[in-house]
Amino acid sequence: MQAIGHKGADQLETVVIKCGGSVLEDLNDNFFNSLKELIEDGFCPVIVHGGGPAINSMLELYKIETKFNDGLRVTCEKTMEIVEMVLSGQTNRQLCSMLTMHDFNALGINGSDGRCLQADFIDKEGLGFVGTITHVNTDLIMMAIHNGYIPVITPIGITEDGSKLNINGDYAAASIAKAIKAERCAFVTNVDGILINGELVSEMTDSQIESCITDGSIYGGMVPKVKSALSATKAGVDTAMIISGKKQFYKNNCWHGTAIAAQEEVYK
Ligand SMILES: Nc1ncnc2c1ncn2[C@@H]1O[C@H](COP(=O)(O)OP(=O)(O)O)[C@@H](O)[C@H]1O
Ligand SMILES: CC(=O)N[C@@H](CCC(=O)OP(=O)(O)O)C(=O)O
Repeated sequence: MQAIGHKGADQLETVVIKCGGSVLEDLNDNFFNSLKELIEDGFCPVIVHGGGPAINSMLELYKIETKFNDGLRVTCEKTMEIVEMVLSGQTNRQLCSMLTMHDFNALGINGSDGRCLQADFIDKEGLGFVGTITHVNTDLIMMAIHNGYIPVITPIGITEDGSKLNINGDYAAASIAKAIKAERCAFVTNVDGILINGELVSEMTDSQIESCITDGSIYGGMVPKVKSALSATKAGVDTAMIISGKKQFYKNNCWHGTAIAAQEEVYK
């Protein structure tokens, strides 16, 4: 595949696609066909992946307790080693292989490579080796895109003094989308979008999201997704979407799933 969607440095339209661990094993042709259509329409995808369930399985194998605090994995030094082993050594490799099998040019990047995802501890005492991204070095990502590769980024950050930190994949995707000024940030997961009372909602604004979090109709792993989606749109990313990795999420120039907007006005 040649220089995907390359229209010149000033006109690159990038789309960040976060693939959640909940759906990585179930990605099918619908996902890869959507990716193909996006590229045919001139978009350059940047993939960020999760892998929470695979980390849980490996921790179980090593008989290490899994603990979450506010949706973030409490990560001691040993857990961090396993997080990196699984995300970078296993999940990233599997996703790159799947992409290669479907004729995409995938380039795996551990977020700490080239100090791509610069990070700081959130709460060293309470959470351990868990980070928040302080700066995204976009050079490596843009270099890959300009050379016709799809960057496939593992959400591992690096501190100034070289410590590796575990970053929630949703937050990493939003930070990357903001830094590269992506057109869109799409969160691929195991549901069709945001469901309220079992019904798919096509659009949601920040105030609607806030009340759904408060009344419990948005909960668990969907919370960091909608918060990341909102922070991306508030920082200038055109649209954020929650979409399914099992269905064709992009077809004939249309996206399918839930679109999230920072303000009501966007849809007026
Ligand atoms: N309102 C909602 N609509 C759809 N899914 C929701 C909602 N609230 C919570 N969820 C849950 O969020 C899950 C997706 O989050 P998560 O399991 O963390 O996915 P991923 O691994 O893809 O990041 C869904 O499978 C569902 O159980
Ligand atoms: C700090 C933190 O919680 N990091 C996540 C990183 C993986 C992830 O985000 O995976 P999903 O997208 O599948 O949830 C974790 O350790 O599970």
